[in-house]
Amino acid sequence: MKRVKPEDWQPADDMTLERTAMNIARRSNNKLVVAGPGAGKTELLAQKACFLLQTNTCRFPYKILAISFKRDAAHNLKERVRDRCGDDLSKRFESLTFDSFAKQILDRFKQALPEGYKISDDYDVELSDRKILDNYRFEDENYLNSTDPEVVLKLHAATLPHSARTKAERIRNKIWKEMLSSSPSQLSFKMIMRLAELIIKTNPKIKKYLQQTYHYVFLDEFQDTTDIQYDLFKTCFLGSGSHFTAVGDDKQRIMIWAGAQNTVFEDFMDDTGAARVALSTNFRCAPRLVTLLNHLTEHLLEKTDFATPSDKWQPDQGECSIWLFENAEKETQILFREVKEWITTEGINARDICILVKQQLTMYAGNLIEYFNRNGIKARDENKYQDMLTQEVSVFIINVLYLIYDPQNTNAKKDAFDFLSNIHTELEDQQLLKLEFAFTKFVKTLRKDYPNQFFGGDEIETMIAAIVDFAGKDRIRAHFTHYKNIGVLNKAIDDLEKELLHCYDVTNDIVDALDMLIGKDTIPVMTIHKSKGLEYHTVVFIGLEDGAFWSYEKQPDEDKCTFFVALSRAKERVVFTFSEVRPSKFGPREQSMHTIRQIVEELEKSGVVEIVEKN
Ligand SMILES: Nc1ncnc2c1ncn2[C@@H]1O[C@H](COP(=O)(O)OP(=O)(O)OP(=O)(O)O)[C@@H](O)[C@H]1O
Repeated sequence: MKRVKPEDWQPADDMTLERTAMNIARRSNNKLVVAGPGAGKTELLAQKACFLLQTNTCRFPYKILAISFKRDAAHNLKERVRDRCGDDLSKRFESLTFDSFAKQILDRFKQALPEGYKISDDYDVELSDRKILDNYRFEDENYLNSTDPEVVLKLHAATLPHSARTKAERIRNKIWKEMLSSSPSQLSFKMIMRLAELIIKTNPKIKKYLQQTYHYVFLDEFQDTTDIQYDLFKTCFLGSGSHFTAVGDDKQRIMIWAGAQNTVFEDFMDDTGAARVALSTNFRCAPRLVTLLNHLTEHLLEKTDFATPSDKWQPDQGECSIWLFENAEKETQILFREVKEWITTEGINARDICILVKQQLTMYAGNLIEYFNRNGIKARDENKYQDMLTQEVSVFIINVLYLIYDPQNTNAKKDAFDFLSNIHTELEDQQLLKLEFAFTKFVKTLRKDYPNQFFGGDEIETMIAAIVDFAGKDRIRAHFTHYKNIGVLNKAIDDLEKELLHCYDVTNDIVDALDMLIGKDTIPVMTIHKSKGLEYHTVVFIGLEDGAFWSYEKQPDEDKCTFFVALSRAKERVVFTFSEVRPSKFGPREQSMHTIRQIVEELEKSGVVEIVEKN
């Protein structure tokens, strides 16, 4: 691709960047961009990556490292940069989560771990805190019973190397030793992060290698960075010549429970000398919703960073209501009628309507999902699929399967072939043509061998195995560092296979099964935490009730931010529901809006929100 002169560079996709954003994209000095929802923070990172690559300001062969909060956010960012800069340049843009960044360091350099912290050849990632606490129970029940579990877990994830001054530290050290030395080792992501940090701390050459590789580091959703993640960032990059851009919004800080630091913005500015800059346009939300967000910014969150809507809207666009129901059954039935109307009359795609709950998705939306599906509107718990559908290998398999049964699907063909050419970086144009020819032939053969009828599970398994073989597991592992561990690659393939078989059992048609798997025409239902960074035409939040906000008295600030995140996912319409009676694990419970009255009062005072009895 032809190099662009910095002074000639223009943002991709005909977007106009406000002046501050343009300066951030073009300049290399460290920046902390603090801006509200929909201000284009993630978009700015994508544009800045394009600037750095297209103008070669990030000089070849140096790279950009972007760290996002969730796998799908990292994946989306990578895709945006790839679409705009092409395959070649975007190879120098690595988009990862903190977890995968740490895991890559560990997988690659585990031999460099110092004595006392060596791990076995293989390791399992332990996701549950409960299992870790069980280890403590087994080791010293008295200690566990007399200590707050949060304190135990915090000490467990403290920085390395460990000290052994107190009894608690000695118990912790023993448990670490057992977890590291078991075969396979048992590691949580926090432990992986601490081990990665230890590798960098104790191996100056690896640190130097990392700093020479990544000349630019981006940090998305920076408000939710935990102390452990920030320690890793500092250990890797502080004092290097790399340039940092962090973007975030303290009104959306919703991970304090998981260790997000309140002071991370100030720490970052102190540590890196970054200047704090603000962006003021909200590109996502319609004007009336921006008015509401501004009202809540001032009166609920007590901040002053207000936004202005983008001029693509009419001033009266955007609506927010609270719908009151007698009980959850009525809520489900009436919501169904309304959603059906939005889809059939307004022509809104089911995929652009999102149903959110604060937590306990099955309790709040399980019956609703079941009722919607039974009556012809597809809806599903999207939490389960978010990770699977951003695995590169799964996306490749899905694209090839689509292509087999729909030869006209040019997007599937392009994406599948992009995957193949990415894992064959060494091929010249002529050889790439040969690969394309071989791929077309391979797809035709599968189409002939497996016509879309009378499929059984075995055929699907064989087909998936053939598709993976065509790409080559070794090649996939060589290209995608997170698949270096073969277990991770195999698990991604197995998970996809299981889910596709399940979909096929329901649909009896492979294309329908694929549509079902990717959630085509299906309303996504998810928790607010999973909705971070996403956006939908319409958002329905189930349960604006004290029961859902049970933690409000203990952590009002975090709960207010959580509410703010839910509201700000909507482009045009938000509905909050309240049901007088709601199922709970203890049976049906009467609900009130007493504890969360400040939220409800501020919604009313905004002058934007309509409260409607829906019975
Ligand atoms: N300069 C721009 N011009 C037009 N549209 C934009 C611009 N920047 C961003 N957008 C669009 O606005 C929406 C929000 O952008 P983005 O997700 O980057 O915001 P954000 O600040 O990261 O949001 P949040 O913090 O709420 O997740 C997206 O649909 C994006 O494509």
